[in-house]
Amino acid sequence: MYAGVDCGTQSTKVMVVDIERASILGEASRPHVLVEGDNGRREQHPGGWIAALRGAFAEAVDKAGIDAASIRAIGVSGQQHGLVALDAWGEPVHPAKLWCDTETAAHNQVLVERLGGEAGCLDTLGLVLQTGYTASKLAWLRDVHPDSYARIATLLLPHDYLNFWLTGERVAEAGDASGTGYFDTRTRRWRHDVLAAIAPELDAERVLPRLIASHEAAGVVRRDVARELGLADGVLVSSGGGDNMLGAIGTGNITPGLVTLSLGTSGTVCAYSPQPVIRDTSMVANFCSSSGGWLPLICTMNVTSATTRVRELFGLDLATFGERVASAPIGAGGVTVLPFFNGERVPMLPEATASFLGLSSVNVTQANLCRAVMEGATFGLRYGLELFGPLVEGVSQIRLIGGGAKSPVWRQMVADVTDTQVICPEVTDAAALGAALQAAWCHQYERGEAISLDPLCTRLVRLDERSLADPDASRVDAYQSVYSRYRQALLAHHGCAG
Ligand SMILES: Nc1ncnc2c1ncn2[C@@H]1O[C@H](COP(=O)(O)OP(=O)(O)O)[C@@H](O)[C@H]1O
Ligand SMILES: O=C(CO)[C@@H](O)[C@H](O)COP(=O)(O)O
Repeated sequence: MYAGVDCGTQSTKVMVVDIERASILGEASRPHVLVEGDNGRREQHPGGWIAALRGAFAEAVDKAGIDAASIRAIGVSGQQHGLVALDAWGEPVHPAKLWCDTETAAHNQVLVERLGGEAGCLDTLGLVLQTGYTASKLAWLRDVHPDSYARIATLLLPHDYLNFWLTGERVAEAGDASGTGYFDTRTRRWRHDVLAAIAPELDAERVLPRLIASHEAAGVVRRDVARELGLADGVLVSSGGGDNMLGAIGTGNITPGLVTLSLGTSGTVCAYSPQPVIRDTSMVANFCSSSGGWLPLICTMNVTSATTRVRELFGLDLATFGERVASAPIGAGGVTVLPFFNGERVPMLPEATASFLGLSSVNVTQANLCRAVMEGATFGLRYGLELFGPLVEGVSQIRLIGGGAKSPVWRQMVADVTDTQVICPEVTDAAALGAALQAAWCHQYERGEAISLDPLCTRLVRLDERSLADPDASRVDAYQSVYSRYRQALLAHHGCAG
């Protein structure tokens, strides 16, 4: 038995998996609180993640109907990029600034310039720094909260922090580390010199966690935590990774030729590569995978976060929102939404705000506005997919995951907008499943067995044929002109030519 934990933006999910019988025994989740400010601030208290993990773990074990003592290993996935800076006692010096925080846009701009612009970033890091990455959050903390900054003893990411809580070990792995901005994504090594440029007072050797390989263990669960969770002694905690990295594992995206698209708080598109990928656009990030290779990825910041805003504005539940979207025509009667409520990463507009365009007395209906925001979020992902170019040529199917993948109308929209067949894995919380699979992989390694992630994925990653959505030629055509309208709006309002 293995447990996978996914600490997403909105909630922590826990999944208990029986690898022998290839079955998911129990799942549970607990919500997180998000602190938002007008200036782009998006923060969470790391203690809230632990509380959510505790609650979801107990419920998932209960639903699984097992004794927690039969769990052999745990894997932890987490939202990428969040800065969890700890003091010498392991306490956060400040709430975690999240991947979707855009308060640090100016600090990021300075860092990019200091590294020699986009070319310099690529040369040093293998990717171009973006506002969402960890580096500018650290620069911001130094600048705005010098007292908190002065207490920093360790720099972790969200999943590293949960590993630390579970094991007491301060470790990191390449997948999540590749989103910090002080890590060379090609050589899979920390860049102490870059950290020194951002935070000259910190001793990089001391504050950066020890790097381990994806199949290695972060440690074993601490005695007191094991007692509390009902675990046996010596339960392994695998390296874990960023949620997109473990979502890739949970969709079987560990060899070239597959595309995973996530409709979570963020929207992401990624594809495995056995070697580093440097595209001619700074928006495709050359991240590492948490399965030993690389995971080029684009991320849009306004997906279910944007649809939820409009849905809640109208007081609709998820089912009714889906019905409203389905009842409006493709193109939402001429309404275009650029859903950048919280700035955007792809296209690179960290300080943008959202626009509702083309409203008239005739088309301003609830149904059109609901549809237009879902279309706008989906067009952003098509924009990102196009940036992948040759990396996704010949890919005939998209594996769709994340909360939004539960919506049939959204699945069909993704198929028609991208002109590609869409299918969901049976488990759309793929990051939690990926974390459990990585835990089983790590357990094999630590027992000295021949290790392979591939058969584990083959066993557990099953596709849900009922979710299959094929593109329809007439709808693909209709969306083509609506997408052109979206691109024109991007050009007119933000100067984005592509
Ligand atoms: N049927 C649905 N239609 C549209 N959105 C949905 C549906 N089911 C869940 N969601 C949305 O998915 C989001 C959660 O997705 P998830 O991938 O768990 O996010 P995260 O990992 O970022 O915390 C929520 O905003 C929720 O409203
Ligand atoms: O910043 C990124 C990817 O680079 C985001 O994808 C985060 O990893 C958050 O993921 P979700 O909470 O939306 O799953």
